[in-house]
Amino acid sequence: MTTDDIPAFELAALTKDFSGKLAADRVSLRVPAGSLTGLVGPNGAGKTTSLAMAVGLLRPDSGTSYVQGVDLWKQPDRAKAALGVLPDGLALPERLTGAELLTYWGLLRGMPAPEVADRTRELLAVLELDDAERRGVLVIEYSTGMRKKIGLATALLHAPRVLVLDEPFEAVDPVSARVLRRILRTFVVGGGAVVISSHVMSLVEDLCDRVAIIGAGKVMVDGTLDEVRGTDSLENVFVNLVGERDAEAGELSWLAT
Ligand SMILES: Nc1ncnc2c1ncn2[C@@H]1O[C@H](COP(=O)(O)OP(=O)(O)OP(=O)(O)O)[C@@H](O)[C@H]1O
Repeated sequence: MTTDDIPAFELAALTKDFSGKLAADRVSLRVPAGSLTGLVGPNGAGKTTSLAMAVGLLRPDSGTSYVQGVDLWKQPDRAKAALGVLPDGLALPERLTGAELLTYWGLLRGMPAPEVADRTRELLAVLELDDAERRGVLVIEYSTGMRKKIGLATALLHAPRVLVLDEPFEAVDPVSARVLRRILRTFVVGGGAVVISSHVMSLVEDLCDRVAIIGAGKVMVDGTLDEVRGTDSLENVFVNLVGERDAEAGELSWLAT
């Protein structure tokens, strides 16, 4: 295999059984450099479980992931140096301002202090958290969307080559979402690889060039957006694959009274 054949990020047969519930069943996915992959699936399909295993937050029963060819579970320090992660329900040290949090994060990562200071300033400005910073707002006082943004800033701070973002647009206002889309596109144009999970099909169609549909712990289809959706909409392909639940006659009839 030449280095050109090695994807920037690869999920390789990741499997997790939660007491008899197979949350991820040999989930495999190759994410090329310079691409943005959307991971979509219904609630409980196994997206968060798969991504958590892929980035080193949850130990798989079997399988592994590779960041630029480095086995994340065998060489976690090397693999994670090139990886930026926005996990689901990120727990942040909260009694710090955004700048203090990023400084702490960057120094923990071993980055030089002046570089941390420059990037912190830039990230807070681009993500429009600088006003809160000037007012001394602590992360514990941040709104849900602001927490998402500071989480994203921690993921970007060390200039990773692979970004894995679980529901990055959730609770983010439209102006910030536009900024975020621009940041991700710039990152991809520079050769970065991104995986996002999302429930918003229109967003995935607008932003991503590749898509994987996951259902009941399995990757059901993946490929370029055009390969996956053909001439149909992504939403139709998604619903056809994962199965539409018909509303039963009389369901929640009390709501209509
Ligand atoms: N820690 C856990 N213990 C037991 N079961 C779990 C645990 N985490 C997830 N599960 C189960 O594994 C399955 C996959 O969950 P997961 O959170 O990965 O789905 P998801 O696709 O991210 O869902 P959503 O779109 O609702 O966020 C679900 O049935 C869930 O109940």
